[in-house]
Amino acid sequence: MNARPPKPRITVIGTGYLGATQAVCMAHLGFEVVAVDVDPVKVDALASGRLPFFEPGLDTLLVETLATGRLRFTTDFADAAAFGEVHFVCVGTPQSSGSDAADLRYVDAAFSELARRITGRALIVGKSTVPVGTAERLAGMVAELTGGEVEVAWNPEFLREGFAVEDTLHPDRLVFGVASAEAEQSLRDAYAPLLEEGVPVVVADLATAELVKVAANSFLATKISFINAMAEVCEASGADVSLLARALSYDDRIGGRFLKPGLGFGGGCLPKDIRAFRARAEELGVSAAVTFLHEVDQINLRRRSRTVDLVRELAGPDLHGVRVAALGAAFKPDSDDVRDAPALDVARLLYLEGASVVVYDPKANANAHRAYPDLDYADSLAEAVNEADVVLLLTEWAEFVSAAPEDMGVLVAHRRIVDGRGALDVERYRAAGWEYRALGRPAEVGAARP
Ligand SMILES: NC(=O)c1ccc[n+]([C@@H]2O[C@H](COP(=O)([O-])OP(=O)(O)OC[C@H]3O[C@@H](n4cnc5c(N)ncnc54)[C@H](O)[C@@H]3O)[C@@H](O)[C@H]2O)c1
Ligand SMILES: O=c1ccn([C@@H]2O[C@H](COP(=O)(O)OP(=O)(O)O[C@H]3O[C@H](CO)[C@@H](O)[C@H](O)[C@H]3O)[C@@H](O)[C@H]2O)c(=O)[nH]1
Repeated sequence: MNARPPKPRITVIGTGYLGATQAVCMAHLGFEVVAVDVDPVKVDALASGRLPFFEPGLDTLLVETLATGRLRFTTDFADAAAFGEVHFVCVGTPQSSGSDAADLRYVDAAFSELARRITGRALIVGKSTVPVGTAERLAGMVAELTGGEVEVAWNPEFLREGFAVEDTLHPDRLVFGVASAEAEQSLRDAYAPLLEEGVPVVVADLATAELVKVAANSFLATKISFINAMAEVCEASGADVSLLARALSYDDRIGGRFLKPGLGFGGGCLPKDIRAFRARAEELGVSAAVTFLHEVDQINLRRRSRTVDLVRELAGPDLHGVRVAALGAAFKPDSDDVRDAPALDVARLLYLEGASVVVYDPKANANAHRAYPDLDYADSLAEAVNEADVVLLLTEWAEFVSAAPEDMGVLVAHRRIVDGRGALDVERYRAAGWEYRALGRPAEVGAARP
C-alpha cells in the first residue's frame, strides 16, 4: 500500500508575485496554508480574494482556494510562526541602491522574525533568489536563535511571470538544498503531490541550490544577449537577425527558446540577478569567471538606445515635439510588472529627448504611471496611436500584434512603426503603406524581394 505522507502545515512569508503564487498553489494542492506579509494593503486585498497584481489564472485560483478554508493571509508573524511546520520565505531581493549586489535586508528580517517566534521543530525554506553563501549564514543565525531546533533549506524557484500557476504546479524540476536527511524529508512531504506526478528532484547542498538559480538566469540572459549581439552585427552588415535566429533554432543543440531578438530582457529577475551574481563572484575572488555577464548586461541595455535611433531614422534627428505612441510598458506580455522594463525605459529616453510620448499597456498602465508619472498614458490602443508621428511596439501583447495596420493607419499622423520585438507582420505593414523598422533587420526588410 502507498501511504500518503503526512501533510505539513505550510506558511509563506512574502506575498508578492512569487509568494502569492506559492501560497495559492500549495493550498490548491491540498495543504493548510497561512501567508504573511508586512504590507497590510496587500494582505487585505488577498484575504478578500483580490490579486494585487496581474497574473493569468491566479486570480480565479485565489478565490477558489480561499473558499476551501485552507488558505489565510495575515500580517501577524506570531500567527504564522505558531502555525507552520514548513515555512517558505518568498520576500524580495532587489538590487541594492548604489551597488549591483542583492539587498538582503528583507530576507534577513523574514528569517529572524520567524526564528525568534517559532517554538518547537520546523524547517525554514528560502525560495528567494540569493547570492551563494546566504543560506549557510542564515542557517547559523537561525540555529543560534532557536537552539538548533529549526533548520534552514533552500528551494529556489524558477517560475515565469505570465505562467506562474502552470510553472508552480508543473515545474521542470525541483531543487532541494538541504543540510540533513530530515530537511530533505520535510521538503519531500511538502512537495509530495508534485513528486507523485514524477517531477524530477535534484537534492543538493545549500550552496549548489542557491547557485542553480543564478546560473539558470545567467544562462537565459546570456542566450537573449547572444542573439541581440548578433542583431548588432546584422545592423552593421545588412543581414537579418530574425532569419538568422530562425536558422539557428533548427539546430537542436541551440534551440529556439530564449533566442528571440529585440528589445531584450527586463523584469524583477534577470537584470538584477546577473548583476548580483557578478557582485558575489567578486567577493569570492572569481570575478573573471563571470565577467561576460557585464557584456550580457551592456548588450541588453544597448538595445534600448538603438530603438531610440530607429525612431530618429523615421522621424528625423530632432525628436522635440515628435508624437510617439509607445505600445507596451510591462517587461513582457501577460504581466503588469514594470520592474526594469525595457519598454518603459525606451519611453523615458524618448521623453528625455523632447518627444511627446503616449504610453498604453493593457495591464501595466497603473504601475507604469507610478514609476514614470511624467509620461502621458492612454486608455486604449486607438487613443495611444491617435495622431502619432511614430508608433513603437515595445511589449508584444497579443492585442498589439493582432492589430490591423490598415485600421491603425487611419488614426496616425504618419504611418511609421518601430517593431521593438520583431513581432509584427512586416509584409502586411508595408502593404498598408507603413514605413517599418525593426531591431537587427535591414531597413528594406519586407520590401519586394528580388
Ligand atoms: N517574480 C518572479 O517571477 C520570481 C520567480 C522566481 C524567483 N523570484 C525571486 O523571489 C523573490 C521575491 O520576488 P517577487 O517578484 O515575488 O517580489 P515582490 O516584490 O513582488 O514581493 C515581495 C514581497 O515580500 C514582502 N516582504 C518584504 N519584507 C517582508 C518581511 N520581512 N516579511 C514578510 N513579507 C515581506 C513585500 O511586502 C512583498 O509583498 C525574489 O528573490 C525574486 O528574485 C521571483
Ligand atoms: O527570447 C527571449 C525571451 C525573453 N526575452 C525577454 O526576457 C525577459 C524575461 O522573460 P522571462 O524569462 O520569460 O520572464 P521572467 O518572469 O522574468 O522569468 C525569468 O526570471 C524568473 C525569476 O528569477 C525565473 O524564475 C524564470 O525561470 C526566468 O525565465 C522579458 O523581458 C522578455 O521580453 C527576450 O527578449 N527574448
